[in-house]
Amino acid sequence: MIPFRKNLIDGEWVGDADSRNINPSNLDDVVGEYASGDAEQARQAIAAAKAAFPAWSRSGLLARHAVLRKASDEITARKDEIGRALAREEGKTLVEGIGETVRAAQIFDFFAGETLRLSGQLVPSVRPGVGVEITREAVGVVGIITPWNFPIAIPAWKIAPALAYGNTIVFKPAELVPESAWTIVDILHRAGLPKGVLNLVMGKGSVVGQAMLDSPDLNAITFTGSVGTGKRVAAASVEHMRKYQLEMGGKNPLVVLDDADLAIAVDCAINGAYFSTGQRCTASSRLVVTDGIHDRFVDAMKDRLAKLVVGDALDAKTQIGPVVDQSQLKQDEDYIAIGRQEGADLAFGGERLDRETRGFYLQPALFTQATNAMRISREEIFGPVANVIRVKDYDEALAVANDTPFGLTSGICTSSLKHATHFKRNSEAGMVMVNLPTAGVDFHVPFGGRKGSSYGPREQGRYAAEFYTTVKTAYTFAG
Ligand SMILES: NC(=O)C1=CN([C@@H]2O[C@H](COP(=O)(O)OP(=O)(O)OC[C@H]3O[C@@H](n4cnc5c(N)ncnc54)[C@H](OP(=O)(O)O)[C@@H]3O)[C@@H](O)[C@H]2O)C=CC1
Ligand SMILES: O=C(O)CCC(=O)C(=O)O
Repeated sequence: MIPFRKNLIDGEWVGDADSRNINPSNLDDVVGEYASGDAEQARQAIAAAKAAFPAWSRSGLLARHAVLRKASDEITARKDEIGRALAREEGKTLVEGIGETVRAAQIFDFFAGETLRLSGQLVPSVRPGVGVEITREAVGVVGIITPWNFPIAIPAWKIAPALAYGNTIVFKPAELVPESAWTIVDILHRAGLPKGVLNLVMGKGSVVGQAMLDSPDLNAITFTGSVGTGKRVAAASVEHMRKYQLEMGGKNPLVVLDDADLAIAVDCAINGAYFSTGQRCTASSRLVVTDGIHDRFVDAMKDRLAKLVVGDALDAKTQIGPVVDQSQLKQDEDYIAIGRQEGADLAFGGERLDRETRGFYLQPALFTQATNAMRISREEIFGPVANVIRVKDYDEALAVANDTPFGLTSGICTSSLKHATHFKRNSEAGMVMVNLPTAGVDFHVPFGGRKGSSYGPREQGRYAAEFYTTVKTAYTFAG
């Protein structure tokens, strides 16, 4: 039976089944039906979250702790089932889907702990007899707008801190992945959240998302997705003088130096560029390789690419699942054509693949002889496509790595402590990896970038408090 998922507004499940969720590995497989909300429902959800805020923000810490812990426990207990549904609706492999589900459980566990760790400062005033308290308070109603590529982890790393610090929520997930979004909300609802604290409004970004941006009653918006939508979020937030946080694209460089361990470098590049079908903002889409190792690296990459199993996300043998939908597939293919026109050499892949099930299968692509000026090196493709950019030495590699409008992650493969240390200090990225893939980060430390990749305070770990709380400074004259 096809499940029907409703929106959650003010503690009630509402809406009619008017949209379908299709498996990108198998276009004949309907994952579910779901209610696609409208602007009025978005406004109702915001009103409900506003009404619920005073009580929730003053609720006992143990109440918040209990809800987050229960959610973590249930997600852990159901990780195989939830991970499979995620793989089915987004196209990640089973291993990746289950791994992401475990990550969501860990995030809820981490923020359950954070509810009990919030602290302030007591400092003496410059005026005799006066005391100063610096505390953090919840921001208010937080709008959460998420993309399709991490259907459960990104909602988790926004919802968990928002709740932990006492905020109420209106959550609009990406239209392509309603099942994971609904599951996480259902779990939290049943874990005992009071009505109105967490509201789910699935539906179109241009309708539901836009109604959220236009509302004067959202106190903060946290967004992950494209640069274009991020700019709209920013403009609308400034108009309403609300706090906002943006995580957008990346064009992340992986530098491979002559002295790198070739096996490690190839592992990092294959994982970073192609796992999750390259649909990660942290993906290594630019492979910046020095002369001395270039040819050996390219040969080894082609060997590994030829062995990768591309197929149905639910097949245990699959290493690379399908592209998420038709429009992303077209974007990938368009960029592959652009790369060829620009004069890069398509050294491997790039063609559509037929599989037993009808799905959006693309052979991972590797360009060589790319330059950093080409569009394929400057614009985020968001698919299984990477470019090798040949450079003469470390200095040129660093300059190329930093020459990008983005600044999310970067990586270097080298056995030189000197170059690794210099790269960590001088890379213009928010997250830097040494002998590790640029993608795949820990859940308990800050996540975010520089330049066109991110705006506002960091997400995740203890740094999340910066966005989800506001600082109050209170003065008391005690005589
Ligand atoms: N950094 C990252 O993690 C990600 C980056 N991207 C980048 O974005 C590109 C396009 O992906 P896409 O999913 O279309 O990204 P979008 O920015 O369009 O979507 C992200 C979220 O914003 C919503 N949204 C869309 N329009 C509006 C609006 N006017 N007001 C408020 N919310 C809105 C979307 O809704 P809806 O579901 O209806 O589209 C979705 O929930 C990718 O090719 C990639 O380059 C995409 C995903 C993740
Ligand atoms: O690489 C990761 O672990 C996270 C990537 C991510 O958040 C994204 O692609 O949106």
